[in-house]
Amino acid sequence: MTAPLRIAIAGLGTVGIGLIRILQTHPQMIAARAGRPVEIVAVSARSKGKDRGLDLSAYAWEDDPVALARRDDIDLFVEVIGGHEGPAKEATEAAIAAGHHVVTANKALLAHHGNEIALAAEETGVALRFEAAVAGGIPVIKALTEGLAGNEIARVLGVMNGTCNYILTRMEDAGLTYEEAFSEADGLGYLEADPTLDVGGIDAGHKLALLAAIAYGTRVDFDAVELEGIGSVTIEDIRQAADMGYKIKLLGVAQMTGRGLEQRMSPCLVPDTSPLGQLEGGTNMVVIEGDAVGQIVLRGAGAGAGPTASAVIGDIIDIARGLRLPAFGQPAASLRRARAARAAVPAPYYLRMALADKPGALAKIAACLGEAGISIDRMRQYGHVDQSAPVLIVTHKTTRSALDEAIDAFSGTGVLVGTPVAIRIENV
Ligand SMILES: NC(=O)C1=CN([C@@H]2O[C@H](COP(=O)(O)OP(=O)(O)OC[C@H]3O[C@@H](n4cnc5c(N)ncnc54)[C@H](O)[C@@H]3O)[C@@H](O)[C@H]2O)C=CC1
Ligand SMILES: N[C@@H](CC=O)C(=O)O
Ligand code: NA
Repeated sequence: MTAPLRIAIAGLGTVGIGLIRILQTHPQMIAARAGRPVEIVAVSARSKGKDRGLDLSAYAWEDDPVALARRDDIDLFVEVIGGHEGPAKEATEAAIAAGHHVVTANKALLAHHGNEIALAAEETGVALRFEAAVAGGIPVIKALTEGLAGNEIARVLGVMNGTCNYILTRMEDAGLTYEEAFSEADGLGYLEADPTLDVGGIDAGHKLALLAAIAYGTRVDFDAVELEGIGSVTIEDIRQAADMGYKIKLLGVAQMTGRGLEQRMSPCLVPDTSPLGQLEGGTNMVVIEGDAVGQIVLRGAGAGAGPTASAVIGDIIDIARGLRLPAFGQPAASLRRARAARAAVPAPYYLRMALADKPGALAKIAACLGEAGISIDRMRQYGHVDQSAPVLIVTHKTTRSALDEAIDAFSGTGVLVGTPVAIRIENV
């Protein structure tokens, strides 16, 4: 057997400890598959003395992750600290400059600095791998960069944040409050260090930007992702959407159109009988549509210690085997700058509003929709509460701009109570 692959791990939280657990549990299996042993040489985290439930005494300790990244007794640096600036970025850059391969789970870092980091890795001749960064344990980066490399990609979409899916499904299925569901997701190790990244759709937006870059051979452009989180989704929306046969999901879609690259991450309704509609808990689903292969659906755990560490060790084994692929599926210098297009592909929409208890109220709203060229597919009105009645409308396909025009016109009718909620429907 050849010399071991010597690794250093920066970050001993959910993912770092998950990785060490796999390496300690299956050393022979990993060595057999990698063709050489994978050995942990040194580790770093904020607190040396913390009990992490594993014996770490065989590994050298570094307080500073940058010093860890520069050690001359390692071949590969694993960055599982998190954050797009600060120690994660500095240590990753230091590892590459020192000629070490890098495996990271950090989508924030790559969404903001992936182009430069990939370029630096290629110039230095080291591998940069990030399977864990997108949809946790689902091998979606591998699927796109390897198995589907011969396909022109029509669309990539999916549920890419375990926390949001967990919160939405627990609120609906178990009747938990947002706060209760959030706290359970925390206990399962799903949350980012800053959970506003999860519920604000930003973490999922990071992942979508990485997938879009690979799918379309474009530079990572996170700033162009149209983002909306789950903060405005209420329990009424969840219940009333269910009444109409839908589930609410934080759904990302990347698509190259004649106007440029559309990337959007927002709450959407999907049919409750569809594979996306049946996605429970921290599970993620990524749907890839290729011209030769057709539709591929990948489903699995998107967060948590085991699934995320599974993706990290997969990358490490690939590097130990000598597999060298460009991080984004083609040389970083060849990634082109895509024109960013606002999402304009028409879709049906769900509209929820409250209308005053006045004759002709519904007719006025229907007229505004008609004037904006929007036709109604289905409609439901609930009983009056406090002089107003909740109304749900499902439209036929329309554009968001036509819908916004109609919603603006609603305000002039004098029958609208409060602000309407509009959610796109994806019949995937
Ligand atoms: N938890 C999950 O399910 C998933 C996490 N990720 C990504 O993996 C990375 C790590 O996430 P978690 O393990 O959940 O985070 P965590 O918060 O559980 O652990 C972070 C670790 O980094 C260490 N750290 C923080 N600042 C440091 C510094 N200045 N110097 C040295 N160590 C420092 C902490 O002490 C801790 O051990 C993040 O980029 C996250 O986005 C990716 C997919 C899933
Ligand atoms: N916070 C993320 C963790 C994995 O990327 C999520 O909830 O999906
Ligand atoms: Na993955």
